[in-house]
Amino acid sequence: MAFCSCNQFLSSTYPFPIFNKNSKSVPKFLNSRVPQSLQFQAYMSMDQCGVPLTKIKIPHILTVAGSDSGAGAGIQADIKACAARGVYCSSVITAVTAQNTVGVQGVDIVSEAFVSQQLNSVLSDMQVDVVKTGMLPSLGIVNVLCQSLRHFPVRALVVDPVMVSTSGDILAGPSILSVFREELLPMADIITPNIKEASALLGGVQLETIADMCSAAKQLHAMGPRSVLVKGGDLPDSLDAVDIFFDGKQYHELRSSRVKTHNTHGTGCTLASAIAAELAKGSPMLRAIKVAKRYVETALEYGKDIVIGNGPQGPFDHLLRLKRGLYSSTKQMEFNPSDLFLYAVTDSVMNERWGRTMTDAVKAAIEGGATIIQLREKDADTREFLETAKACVEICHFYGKPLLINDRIDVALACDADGVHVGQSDMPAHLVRTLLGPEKIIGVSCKTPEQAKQAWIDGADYIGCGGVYPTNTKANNVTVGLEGLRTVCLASNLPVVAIGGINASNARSVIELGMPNLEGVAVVSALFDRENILSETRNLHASLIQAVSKVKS
Ligand SMILES: Cc1ncc(COP(=O)(O)OP(=O)(O)O)c(N)n1
Ligand SMILES: Cc1ncsc1CCOP(=O)(O)O
Ligand SMILES: [Mg+2]
Repeated sequence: MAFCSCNQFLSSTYPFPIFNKNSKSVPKFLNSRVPQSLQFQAYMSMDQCGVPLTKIKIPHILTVAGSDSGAGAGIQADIKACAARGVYCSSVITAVTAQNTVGVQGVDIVSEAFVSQQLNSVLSDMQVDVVKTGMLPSLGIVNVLCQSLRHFPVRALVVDPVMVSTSGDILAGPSILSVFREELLPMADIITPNIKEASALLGGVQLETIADMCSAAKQLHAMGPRSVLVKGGDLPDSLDAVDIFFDGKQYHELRSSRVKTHNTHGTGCTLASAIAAELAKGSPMLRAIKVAKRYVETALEYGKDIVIGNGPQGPFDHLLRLKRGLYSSTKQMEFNPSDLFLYAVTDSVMNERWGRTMTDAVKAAIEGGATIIQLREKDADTREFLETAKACVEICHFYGKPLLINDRIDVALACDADGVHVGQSDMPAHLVRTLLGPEKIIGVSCKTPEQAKQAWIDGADYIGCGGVYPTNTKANNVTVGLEGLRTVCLASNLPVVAIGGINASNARSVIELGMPNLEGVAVVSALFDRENILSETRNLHASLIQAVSKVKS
């Protein structure tokens, strides 16, 4: 390979196997925290550096636009939108703006020669599917863009005819109108003007009604683009946001409710990029627009309450992160293996038997010394489970303890729990990791050394091993005994918590196994199928402390 030496790869934590193409031996994996399926693919095809040869083409958008230093619009919005929509985005910068939420304080136009060079760099090397244009501040820049597009044809061209910023500042003057009409628009698969831009392109006609927008769409279509989306966001007196899409044959009125927010800076760039993203994935135009509009609405909704800057129009939340974090007042809790020390796994049937609510039970367990809580609901309605989970997250975070959800990734995501616990017949841990992201805590039940190794490869944080003793809480559960627990601990690179039939009397024997990675015990009935959770938890905590000090001495 031109860009690396084999040694560089072998000495790094590169996850694929050392592979000698002349050797028939099974490769040794450098980093086994990689799903086996991926390791297998890599083994099947790689060069002598161990670099996989399997090629995966991801949809690629090139945005040709201006930089917004405030990052709400322009190139920055385009890249965020593409990232959110799962496509690659390269960028050719046409102008650098000094801009914030108040307005545009300065514009430095990039020379057409350098725009041309950037276009050449990207288009001559990378397989661009769709080009999306934004701020094209000079006639020369539009010309070099059209030349490049003729030289390097792409599957689709999305033209967002940016002329005026949301703050009312001019980003492309009237001098470019003629070249826009004559050169660029005829090459476009879609143009996405707002009312002001449509009006400017049509020589200043007034657009005040939906009928005006339809007429504008038709006239703009006559200038050569395959289709036109006239965005009616600025239409006065409209409760809904109404856009008109015209494909040369049919008009489509696309209506969505207005999100009540001032954080709308960059919506135009974002919509055009999202349309480009869907086109690059292979969607037909109308479908691409509908999906893109829905994405923008969701992003606006997620970002409607954020405060960035002091100006009248703030940016929004392209990556749809804000709402997800709303339920937790603190940042993601870091996993500490010592959290497994006294692991309380809830049971609502037991709680009902003793006439108490789940929140009271969780509170009592924590006050008695539980170091982590797992909500385990096998029969609850999803809605009910979610409401309980949200309330328990609040309680656990108030006490600084992590809360995990048993089995249900959807519930964990919806209540922003600290993580999940899954077993061998639940969703595979590597998929759980993909869904939950790198920060959440993932535990996996393991009865064998092989399962323990796989849990580590899959990116779990700890394993639960059991049943150590027979239990009535989980039907048909195989008992592995203390010996089975020892074997799993020896094989595990991850911290281990023992589970199954454990109580204040037998917990000592578990701890006295003296396995260095055995961090604690997980219990259900010994805490929750008792009259007084607080005192039972205190009791168990005291037994554990005693056992640990004995092991240490
Ligand atoms: C800490 C801990 N260890 C093991 C389990 C069991 O999980 P699983 O095997 O998925 O069985 P169910 O709990 O889903 O019945 C656990 N829940 N917690
Ligand atoms: C969920 C689970 N997984 C293995 S054993 C078990 C049940 C543990 O419950 P208890 O502590 O009441 O024996
Ligand atoms: Mg399970």
